Amino acid sequence: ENFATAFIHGGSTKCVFQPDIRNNIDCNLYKREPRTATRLFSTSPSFSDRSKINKSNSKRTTELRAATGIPLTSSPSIVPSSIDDSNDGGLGVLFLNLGGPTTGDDVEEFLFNLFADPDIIRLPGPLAPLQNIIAGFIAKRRAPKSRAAYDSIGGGSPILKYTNAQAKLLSESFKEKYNMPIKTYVGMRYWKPYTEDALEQIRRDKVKALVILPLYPQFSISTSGSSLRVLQEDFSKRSYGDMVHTVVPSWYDRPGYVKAMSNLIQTEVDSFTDSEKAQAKNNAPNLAPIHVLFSAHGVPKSYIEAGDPYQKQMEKCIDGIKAKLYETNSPEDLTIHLSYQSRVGPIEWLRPYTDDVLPELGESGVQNLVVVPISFVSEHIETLEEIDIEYRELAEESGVSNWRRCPAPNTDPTFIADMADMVYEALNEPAQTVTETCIANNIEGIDLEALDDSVAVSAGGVGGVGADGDLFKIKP
Ligand SMILES: C=CC1=C(C)c2cc3[nH]c(cc4nc(cc5[nH]c(cc1n2)c(C)c5CCC(=O)O)C(CCC(=O)O)=C4C)c(C)c3C=C
Ligand SMILES: [Fe+2]
Repeated sequence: ENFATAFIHGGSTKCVFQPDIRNNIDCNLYKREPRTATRLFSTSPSFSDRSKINKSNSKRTTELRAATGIPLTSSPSIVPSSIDDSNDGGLGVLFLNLGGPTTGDDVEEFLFNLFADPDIIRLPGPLAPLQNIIAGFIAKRRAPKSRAAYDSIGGGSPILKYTNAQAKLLSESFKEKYNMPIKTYVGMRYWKPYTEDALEQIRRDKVKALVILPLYPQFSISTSGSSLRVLQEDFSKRSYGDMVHTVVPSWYDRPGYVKAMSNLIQTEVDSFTDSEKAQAKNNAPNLAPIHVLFSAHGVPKSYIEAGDPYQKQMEKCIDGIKAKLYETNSPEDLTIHLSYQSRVGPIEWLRPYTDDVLPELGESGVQNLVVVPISFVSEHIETLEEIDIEYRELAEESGVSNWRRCPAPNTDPTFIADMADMVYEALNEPAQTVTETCIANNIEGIDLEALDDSVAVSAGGVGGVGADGDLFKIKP
């Protein structure tokens, strides 16, 4: 009988495998060649190269505009003439997203792809070659719990459906606003259509100018950073002819996005009846009658300590939406909170945790609550299952009687129109390459040793999920 126990916790790492355990892990189980665990931004220019980057920016912007036919003046009313309607070799937009399993049968392979990503679990140097084996263990162990969650929302993730709809609407909106055809590509990090497949299509289409748009408003190493690393690797290996590209690294503070979010929230706020508000005031006279809880996706705290800009961007994003909401609501009527959800394992993630805050709110007398998913722009497992089912139950058990959940931006017209503007503006601003984006997001300052340690902790955490605390056991 084979038995393996791996302890990966804190800075110290012990990994014990029975000699023949590897024979039981079929790494070919997953059709896709697992990616090698290379470091993110390993080829980034050093900090001292920044001035060179700045000097080269304006030249590339000119190239980018020339490739698309966009005039050098940035007036949206000027219609370029050099773009033909078939868009052959013209302008492309690449959406980067996470992806999700299409059916329950895909869940384990999807989880393997996720845990094989060194930006999700980064093992310390000597263990790095075992990344795929460890990812296989963890995926197998987590799959039943994860699959049950996907089953409860219909068996698969709706991410692709929403992303495709957003892509279609973006090209329509872009054409309408700027009278330019634009071809959209969807590249998922952990499921089909993979980023590599989208890049292949971009090469085949001989796209001349590419705007790269991660569908995460706030930048994190674990999301946009991870997808950009795939691009960095691909761009360093394959030729794209004379294609020029620019990245929109984060867009959490764009007025259009902030407006779209505040509109969606306001609709939920307006749905509380006068009697619901009066009852809440009666129940807790010192509290506002309506509370809004932004539930952002969490990341391990150690990512932030290693330089991930995610938390700062999240706080600024919430400040922006809050300011917009307080243009029409008084603080006496509406209180706003922020917490972090979806942590995996026993390590410290960003606090406060949503599953701590919800009972606190309920127990303090809050009755009317709007929960707002932020960090992501379409419905997915964590809105439809974690928030709508698990968190709702938790809130209602502790006294929140009138629960509302704000929808993700999905295909909201204000949001889509803003994305079209974002693409247009990206073509008129200094171009930022994939590598430059990584530098601009403070990645060059990251203490990789600290990151190694921290992610070793998160590896232990992931393994411990639904299992034995901070250790995981794999029994064949
Ligand atoms: C273990 C580490 C993880 C980090 C760090 C992390 C960051 C992170 N994730 C999202 C958005 C999504 N994640 C989704 C699924 C998902 N994420 C993790 C782990 C980490 N995420 C796991 C194990 C899973 C699989 C589901 C599960 O078993 O719980 C999804 C859902 C995709 C879908 O199919 O619908 C999204 C979206 C963000 C924004 C983020 C950091 C900011
Ligand atoms: Fe996640």
